Amino acid sequence: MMKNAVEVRDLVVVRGGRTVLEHLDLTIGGGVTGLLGPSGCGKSTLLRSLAGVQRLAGGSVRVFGEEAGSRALRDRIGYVTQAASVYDDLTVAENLGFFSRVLGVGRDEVDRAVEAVDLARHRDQVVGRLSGGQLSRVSLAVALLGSPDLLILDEPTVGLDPVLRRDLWALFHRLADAGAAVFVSSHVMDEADRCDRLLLMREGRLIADGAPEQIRQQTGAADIESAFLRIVEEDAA
Ligand SMILES: Nc1ncnc2c1ncn2[C@@H]1O[C@H](COP(=O)(O)OP(=O)(O)OP(=O)(O)O)[C@@H](O)[C@H]1O
Repeated sequence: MMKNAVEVRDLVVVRGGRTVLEHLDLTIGGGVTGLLGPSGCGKSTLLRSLAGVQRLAGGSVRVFGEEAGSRALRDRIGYVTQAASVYDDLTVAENLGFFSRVLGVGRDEVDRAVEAVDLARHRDQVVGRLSGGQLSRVSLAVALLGSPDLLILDEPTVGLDPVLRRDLWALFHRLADAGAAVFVSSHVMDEADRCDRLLLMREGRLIADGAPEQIRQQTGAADIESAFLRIVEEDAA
């Protein structure tokens, strides 16, 4: 059983003069952990903090015992942002070849990553001519190079068709079964049931934390969307 991959203590983040994350405490272990909440609630900001690319106004974020962003974590974390981070004028294979050299991982990792995101048929296609869903899978493939111990994925299933979404969630679980901690954000509540553990976020605070089934039972709601609304109502009362 994995010890905590991530430990967040009293995290405060201010962006554009506004407090976006308010005294957040959180630990993340193995399995697939989902971070769900409405647009603008602070999901990307929390993920950025874990990846070590966000300035903190207070508190601490440690990943595998090291301060987030430290060099020692570089090849242990795969981070995929919402913006594509690959080169438009290179093919899928060329992009992965480039990043594999940057990371110092073998060519076999490229083939494995391409297969994992189901892009083998497109490996020689220039990335600039791929569809949005294919493009986001190239970024995911880059993050998989070197088999990171923690994957931080910011809304990886946005714009994907239901079959691909299902396949990607199956991939996240395979990665988790192989020992990685997988942290995935989404604002689509119907993805909640695909997570082992669910964190519900609203306005910079975590309002629920547990297995999807547990959260439904606690609130007496039939689905996570209703559970979320009940928690928000109770919070306001
Ligand atoms: N570069 C920035 N400068 C100032 N404020 C920002 C910046 N980026 C985001 N914010 C603000 O921080 C808050 C949280 O944004 P964040 O991107 O973390 O939310 P989110 O839950 O990931 O939203 P979404 O689901 O739409 O991606 C929002 O109020 C947003 O306006």
